[in-house]
Amino acid sequence: MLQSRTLFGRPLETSLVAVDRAISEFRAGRPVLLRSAETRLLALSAELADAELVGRLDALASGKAYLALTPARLRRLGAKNRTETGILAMPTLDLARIEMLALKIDGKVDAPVAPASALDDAALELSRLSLVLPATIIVPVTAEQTAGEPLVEVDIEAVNGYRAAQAATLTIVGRAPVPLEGAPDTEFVVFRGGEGLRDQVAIIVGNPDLSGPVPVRLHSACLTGDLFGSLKCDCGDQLRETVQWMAENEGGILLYLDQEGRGNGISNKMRAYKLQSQGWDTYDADEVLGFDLDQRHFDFAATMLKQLGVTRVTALTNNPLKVGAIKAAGLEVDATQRVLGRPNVHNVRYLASKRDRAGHFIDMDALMARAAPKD
Ligand SMILES: Nc1nc2c(ncn2[C@@H]2O[C@H](COP(=O)(O)OP(=O)(O)OP(=O)(O)O)[C@@H](O)[C@H]2O)c(=O)[nH]1
Ligand SMILES: [Zn+2]
Repeated sequence: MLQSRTLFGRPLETSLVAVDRAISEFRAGRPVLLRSAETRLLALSAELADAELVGRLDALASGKAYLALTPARLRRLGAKNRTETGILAMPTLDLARIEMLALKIDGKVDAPVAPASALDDAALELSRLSLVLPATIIVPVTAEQTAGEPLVEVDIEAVNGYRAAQAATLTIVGRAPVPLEGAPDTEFVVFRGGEGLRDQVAIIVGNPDLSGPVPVRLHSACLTGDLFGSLKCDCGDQLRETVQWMAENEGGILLYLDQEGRGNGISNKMRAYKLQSQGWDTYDADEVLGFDLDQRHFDFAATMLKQLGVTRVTALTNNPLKVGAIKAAGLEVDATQRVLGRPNVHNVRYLASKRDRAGHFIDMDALMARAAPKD
C-alpha cells in the first residue's frame, strides 16, 4: 500500500495530497484512477478530452465507458425534473457525442439516463474541485488493465472528505499591516487551505472588539468586479464600501475567499457571461454549464473566523445562504446588515435574479436610489 511508504520520514501520501495530485492531473486533461473497495475506474474531464486519448480509452473500455453528468446539466439536456446525478452509456467513446452532451447549448439526451454510483459522484466532485466543467468520462477498469501505468490514484473517501479536510488544515501563514486608502489601520492575514485552489485572506479593518458581535463580511472573489470595476455585478462596490464602513465605524473583518464565480472558477464564470450576453440569466447560464444555483461552502470561512477569535458576528450580507452557513458552523449571528451595491443598466437583471431566484434580501427601490453615475 502507498500509505505505508514514506518520503524522508513523512507518509508518502495523505488523502489531502492524493486529492491535490488528482486535481492537478485532472486539470491537465489526464485520466485519474478512482478507487472504492470494490470498484476502480478512470475518470477524465469531458471538457479536456481529445480524440487521441478518447481513442485509447475506448480500446480499454470494451464498450463499458459512460459519461457522468450533474442533475442541472441533465435537466438542460431535456431530462425533466431531474434531481440526481446520472450516467449515459458510451458503447463507443465518441468525442463529438461527448461534446454534444457535456458542452453544447443545444445538446439533448439521446439515450436512457441511468443512476450514478457513489464513485461516479466522486468523479464529478473531482471535476468541481478542479474548476472545470462538471462532466466526467468514466471507464471502469481492473487492476490488471492499468498495471504499470503511472496513474495518480485516489480513494473515494479522500475525494468526498477533501473539503472538510481542507477546512481542518486551515492555518495562518502570514500577516502584516497593509494600509488601505480610506482604511489605513488594516491588517491582512493569509490562511493556507480552505476552498478553491489558492490561499484565503482575512482583512482586519481597525480594531474590532472580539468580545462582542464582530461586523463580518464573507466576500467571494470576483476578479471582474473587485479589481476591474465590472458593471455586470455589484461586487466591487460591496467590497470597497464594506471596508470603508468598517474603517469609519468600530472596525470589522472581511474574508476574501477564493470562490470566483460562486465557486465555479473564472473560466466557467466567463462561459456563463458569454451565455448571459446571449440572453440567459445568471442562474440559467450556470445550469446550462451543469452547475447548481451556488457551488460555495462557507464552513471553512467560519473556521477562519474562529481562529481569529471571533464567536459572534454581525453578518454584512444580503445572502441568506451565508447567514445559514455561519450559524451551522457554530458561530452566533447577532444581526445581519444589508450591503448595497450600485445598480446600473448592466447589473440590474443580475441583482433582480439574485433576489427572485436565490432569495437575497435586496430592496430594489432602496438600491435604485443609489444608481451609479458611471452608467
Ligand atoms: N457563476 C457566476 N458567478 C457570478 C456571476 N456574477 C458574479 N458572480 C460571482 O458571484 C460571487 C458573488 O459573491 P459575493 O459578493 O460574496 O456575494 P453574494 O453571494 O452575492 O452575497 P452578498 O454577501 O449579499 O453580496 C462572486 O464569486 C462572483 O465572482 C455570474 O453571473 N455567474
Ligand atoms: Zn462580481
